[in-house]
Amino acid sequence: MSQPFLAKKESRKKMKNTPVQKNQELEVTVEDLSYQGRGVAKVDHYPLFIDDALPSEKILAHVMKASRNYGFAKVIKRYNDSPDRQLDSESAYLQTGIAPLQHLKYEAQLRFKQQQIEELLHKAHLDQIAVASTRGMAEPLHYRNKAQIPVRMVNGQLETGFFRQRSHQFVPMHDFLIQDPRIDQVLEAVQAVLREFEVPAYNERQHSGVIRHIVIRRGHYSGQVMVTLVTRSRKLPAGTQLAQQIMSHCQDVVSVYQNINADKTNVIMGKQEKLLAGKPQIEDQLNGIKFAISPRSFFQVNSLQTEKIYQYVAEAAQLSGKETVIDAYCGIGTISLSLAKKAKQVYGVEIVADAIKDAKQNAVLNGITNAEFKVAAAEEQFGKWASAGLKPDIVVFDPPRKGLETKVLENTLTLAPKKIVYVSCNPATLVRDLQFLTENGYQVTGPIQPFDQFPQTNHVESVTVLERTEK
Ligand SMILES: C[S@@+](CC[C@H](N)C(=O)[O-])C[C@H]1O[C@@H](n2cnc3c(N)ncnc32)[C@H](O)[C@@H]1O
Repeated sequence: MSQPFLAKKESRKKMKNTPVQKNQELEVTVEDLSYQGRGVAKVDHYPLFIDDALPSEKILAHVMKASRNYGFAKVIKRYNDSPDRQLDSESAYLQTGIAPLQHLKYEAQLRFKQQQIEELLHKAHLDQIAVASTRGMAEPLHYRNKAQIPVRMVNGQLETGFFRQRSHQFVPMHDFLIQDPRIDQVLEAVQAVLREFEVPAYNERQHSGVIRHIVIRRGHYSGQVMVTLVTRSRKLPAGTQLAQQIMSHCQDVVSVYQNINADKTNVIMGKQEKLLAGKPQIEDQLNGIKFAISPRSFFQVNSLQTEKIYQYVAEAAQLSGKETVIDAYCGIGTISLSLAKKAKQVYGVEIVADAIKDAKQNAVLNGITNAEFKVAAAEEQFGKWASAGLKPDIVVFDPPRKGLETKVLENTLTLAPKKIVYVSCNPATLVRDLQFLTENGYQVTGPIQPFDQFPQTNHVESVTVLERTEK
């Protein structure tokens, strides 16, 4: 039985006639940057993706992998530096994928993000839609208010660090470059307490051990810190004592959780948690509105840029106090509550029940009574609102990377808002959804505005404003 299969495999192998072979070394000139931030060189039209290589650089490359349609290579020698190269970059951040654009000067990163949206619009024949320059940060480092750090045993000792990209090699690390520096310090303290209590780290291969990840969140304005220890099972010996020890070492840690993730999975958090010590939530604020945040609720990781995005959304909405607004994919109600004071009524929908619990509490915390929140999939809730005859003036979308479900798009046409404000974290799905909306009675009113929400990484965040053309 296995003979024909082997023969087929063999002939497939022979058929693979690529212009480069694995382990070959060759000189190439980088022509482009992929959306992931890798240099792209062409050998007889065959693309080679190369880490730490920028357009206009001539390099000696070593081919690591050559599949039928493209290959991967690493730099052996670089003969010249691109004018866009950030010369003091450190390879560890590139190798782990923490900061894949760190070798690109910041102005070039901002241009790269704008161009990515432009190229996708061009491919979709939507060249009439313009893209403004990306609004960046004055200090594009140490901005993340949340860290999710893997934990492993290295030489018999519990270590925090990161995995090399496309490998399972664990690299111990203490300065994460893009995280709030206080998070790095708390991480060191948590690591020391776990070592003191001799808690073993998770072993992925054997699915044994205890600590899988340490998740730390810090309020940008409040300075309050939440530590979540993600464990493989319910067992966390002396959990309460070690949580108290963490709090006594770090006075700003106000909440310590255990989250249980028993699955063999890359997903970081499990679905159950237990408060070990302190308060159930941390508090922070955005544009003066207070928020209580639970461990699994989504909260934007770059507070300063988020404030700019929400201000832009509020300006685009041009509220007069008479409008009904839908905030779809509302998380803990951050956009809803920032618009509620200027609107007649806001409806938020979000799939995570804990986030909606936070959203309701956040409305009370800010004395807001005209915001109503629903736990539901947007694709279901939009159908219900459409059947109930709801007529919103404005719909704000802030979906996850997969963008809007067809059902959401179709029901939006029934809801027929005059204006749509689309906050996107994935330009590919944004452009797909704009294609649908512009073919169905909406037009983009001005340039798409990218915001650099994730400096040093390839993530592109943007806001698009659309208006209904048919009255
Ligand atoms: C990019 S976040 C935006 C959250 C919020 N607008 C903010 O700025 O903090 C996307 C949110 O969509 C939620 N979500 C994911 N899939 C969903 C769905 N099918 N229906 C409703 N919400 C969903 C996620 O839980 C997450 O809170």
